[in-house]
Amino acid sequence: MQQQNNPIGNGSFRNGPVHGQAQEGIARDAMGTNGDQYFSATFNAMGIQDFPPFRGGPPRPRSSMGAPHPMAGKQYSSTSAMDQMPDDFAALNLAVGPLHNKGAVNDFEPKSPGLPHSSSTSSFASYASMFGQNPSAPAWPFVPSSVAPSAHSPGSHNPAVFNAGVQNGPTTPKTSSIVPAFGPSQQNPVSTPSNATLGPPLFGSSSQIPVATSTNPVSTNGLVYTSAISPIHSPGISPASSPLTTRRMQSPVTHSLRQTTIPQKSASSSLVQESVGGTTYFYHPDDFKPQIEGPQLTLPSFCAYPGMPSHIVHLKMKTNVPQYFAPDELKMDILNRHVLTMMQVEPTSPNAVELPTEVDKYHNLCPLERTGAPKPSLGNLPSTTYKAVCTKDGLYYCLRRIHGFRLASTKVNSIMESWKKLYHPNVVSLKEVFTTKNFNDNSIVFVYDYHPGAETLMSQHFSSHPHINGFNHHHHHHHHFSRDHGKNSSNARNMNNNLLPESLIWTYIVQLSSALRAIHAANLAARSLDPSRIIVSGKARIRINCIGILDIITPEGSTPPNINAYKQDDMTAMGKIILALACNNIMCVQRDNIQSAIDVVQRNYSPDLKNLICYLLQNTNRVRSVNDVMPMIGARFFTQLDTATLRSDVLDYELAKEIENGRLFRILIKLGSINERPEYTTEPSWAETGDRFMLKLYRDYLFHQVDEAGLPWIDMAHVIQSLNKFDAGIPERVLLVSRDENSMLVVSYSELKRCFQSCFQELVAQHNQGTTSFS
Ligand SMILES: Nc1ncnc2c1ncn2[C@@H]1O[C@H](COP(=O)(O)OP(=O)(O)OP(=O)(O)O)[C@@H](O)[C@H]1O
Repeated sequence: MQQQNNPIGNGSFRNGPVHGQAQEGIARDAMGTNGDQYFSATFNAMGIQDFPPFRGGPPRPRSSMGAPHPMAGKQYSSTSAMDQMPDDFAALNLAVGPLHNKGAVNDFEPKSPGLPHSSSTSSFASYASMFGQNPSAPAWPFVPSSVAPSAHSPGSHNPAVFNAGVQNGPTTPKTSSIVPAFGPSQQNPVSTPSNATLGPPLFGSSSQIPVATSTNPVSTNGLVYTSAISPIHSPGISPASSPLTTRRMQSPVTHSLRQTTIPQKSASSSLVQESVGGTTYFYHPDDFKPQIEGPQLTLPSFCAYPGMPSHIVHLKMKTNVPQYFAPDELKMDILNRHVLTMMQVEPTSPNAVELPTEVDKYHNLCPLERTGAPKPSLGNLPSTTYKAVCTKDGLYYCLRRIHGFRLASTKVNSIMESWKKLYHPNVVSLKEVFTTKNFNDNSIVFVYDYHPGAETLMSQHFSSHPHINGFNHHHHHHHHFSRDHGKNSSNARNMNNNLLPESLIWTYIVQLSSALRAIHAANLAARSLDPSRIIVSGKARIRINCIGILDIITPEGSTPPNINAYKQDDMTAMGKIILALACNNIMCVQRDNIQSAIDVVQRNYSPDLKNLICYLLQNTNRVRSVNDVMPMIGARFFTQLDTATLRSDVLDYELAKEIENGRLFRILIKLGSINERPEYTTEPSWAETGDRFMLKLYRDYLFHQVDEAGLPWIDMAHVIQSLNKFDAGIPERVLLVSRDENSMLVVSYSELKRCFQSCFQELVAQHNQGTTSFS
């Protein structure tokens, strides 16, 4: 049996002392600080036994654990019944809101360098190195790595801690007097529960094996109570035997899966009949055939986190391009967005007093920009941007209010409808437009999607140095770049240094041209395109903002808007944005500076970039089109696609971890609902009796063990590994000891799981009864 092969591993898991086998790694890993925990925390190969095979394959010699587990054979399809357990436990069914944030698509660079047009010639750093010395363990699966404990329990250094004096440990109310009866009495004392000599089946009706202890065992109802101190002082797992140490030694499945019976053809029918754990399965021989002919394969009957996929570990990221998110950054970014979304105006502040409590169907208005007199903005009208919650759907939106505007005509309706229908990942969607007097004036409000944490391209790239109004000489509005303008900063500044990486500029080009392509195809024009009308979220995800405003506030009177001319303006505006980005200077787009700015591009970037800018800024009467930009982007489209795909791989991996975390979290919620429940159907001792008592001891086994000095033994790998076994309901047994050590019981995870499910279902059923009788 596996445990016997590795005394550090599971052999000591249930049985206590393992002397003199300390491994340096145990102590170091015990708290999960080096990340190795990450894997073993969610699964340790050593403890899993007796899994049913996934059809086919010859029976292997039985392990000493005895008969097949009653759940065996049911688990071909259902791996984690607890998690799938239907429950209308309200807290478990959290509604998932719409996903606002698609994230930046350019966080990762493809590994292969030097492709034509990719300009990826810079140095690469291993993605894995982001996580320190252990590439396979970027974070702790259960808690953010930032809060994972950084010190470990003193006891975990000690290989022989299992003989801890529990006398010093936590003392709890005596519970032995209410030890329940589990199953039929079956006296089968064993001294070492995990020992291979364990004998009779431990499942079904006889899953509790009394444990002989050093002093006068007294048996009642199949349990053995001792009055003296047990030699096994800590329930079950030894603090010296963190699951960490063994996780890489053994596949979780290979040696532990075996078939319980040989499938046989039934004499009476063409169906194949197979008996697994007392349940007979019938299936058509054809179903079975490929299994015979093919390689023998097995599936585990449990869910577990298998670790980081190799294509993620070995993913290389560009370090000189500020586009990637390390996973920790990703988490911070998400948390940051959540916080910003929840941000509110201090209710007692003067700002709050000024703000209307409700505008149309929006409330909780919170300004997104610095307060003060609004500056003239689009159409030379002052505007203010707010975040607000819609009372209809409870979602957050971005409200852009144009002050002092009276809507004269309703002719713009059709163009607004077109804007509302436009969905593009690089355009901030317009939701609705309404006029209001709630601000004590005539205001028109444009409602857009809210992208928390978004910054304008202007503030992202051009805010550090002064800029002047060079863009908008033929726009209706005059103050696009007005915040800092008027200072004659030198053109030469930043011309030859601090330039943006070309790949970042192309990233923007691809996104901008993609957005314009969609807008123009809808027979619309962005019109207000400039760096303060583009928002950046994440590292390099851009969206065109403020769409549709100019179409309303500068109606063309009776003449239809000249969309084609506006489209040409868009092309020019895009050329200027690219030029400004390439020079890293907003001033270069002034008419007098353009030629020298293009020289800068020529000196520092590829000819393609210069050609693209020249195409967009040309003064000829030739009609320019986004479709002409596409071939100029050329193979860079592939780079863009590759990065986006790689990023989605990384996010996929992050999600994979969270799925496993969520599964364990739901188990803990359910366990918490059962444990220590003070009263249940007027029975104060509900949580202390019957199946619940076992679950209480299991809770102690999970969380409340102490080391030999009586100090808390904290090993998250143990908790997570054990929870996974619990969720899988495997036949492996654990030794549970009451706090007063007067009762011990050996119980299989499968039995624990059965108790757990029935207890929780009982609670849910009662809950439902209550809600229906009250309603
Ligand atoms: N849809 C949106 N979602 C989230 N944040 C946004 C959105 N639109 C704008 N913002 C943010 O709100 C703030 C104010 O936006 P705004 O466009 O008014 O910028 P501004 O620089 O103040 O421009 P202006 O000079 O026209 O007022 C900026 O930080 C911007 O990033």
